[in-house]
Amino acid sequence: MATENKNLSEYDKTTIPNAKDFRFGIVVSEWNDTITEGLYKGAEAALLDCGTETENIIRWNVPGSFELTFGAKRMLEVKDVDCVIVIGSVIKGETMHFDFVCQGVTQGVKDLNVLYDTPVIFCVLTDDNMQQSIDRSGGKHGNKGTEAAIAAIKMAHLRTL
Ligand SMILES: Nc1c(NC[C@H](O)[C@H](O)[C@H](O)CO)[nH]c(=O)[nH]c1=O
Ligand SMILES: CC(=O)[C@@H](O)COP(=O)(O)O
Repeated sequence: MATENKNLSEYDKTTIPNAKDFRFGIVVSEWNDTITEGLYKGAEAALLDCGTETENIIRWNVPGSFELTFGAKRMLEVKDVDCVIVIGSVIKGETMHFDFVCQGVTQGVKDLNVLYDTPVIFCVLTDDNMQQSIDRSGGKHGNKGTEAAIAAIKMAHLRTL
């Protein structure tokens, strides 16, 4: 189902574990920061709404989405967290750089989920244009940051089983 048929901000709290005892790391790319800040705000609000303590949300920034993998890896190595969310916004330009940045961060995050026993949630928009990014970071399609936070809580819970 495409995003246009599913509002990214909708969730049913009765189906989500309480996040009171979980600690979350969030690594945020500074590229397209108007978008990534919107994604972060959505993620933070959802984590708090589902019981996360403010002091249990640890935020680091990195220069761009390609650096999200290293930022998440370092977070996993030095911080005691139950889940990491990586937040980025990649918008297509004139060259193939878009393809390689998207491929790099996608493969990198996948690798971290294989190599570490702490889940890393992929909250990276990969859009053709800025409007698509606006629509998915608090616009008409909701906020992918909210969706990522809910996924993070569910995966942090699954990790306890
Ligand atoms: N064009 C975008 C980038 N490019 C920068 C790379 O992510 C990386 O920081 C650079 O290649 C140095 O390693 N990053 C984004 O997050 N979004 C873009 O649209
Ligand atoms: C995703 C990118 O790196 C891209 O926005 C850079 O733009 P360009 O391909 O025009 O150099």
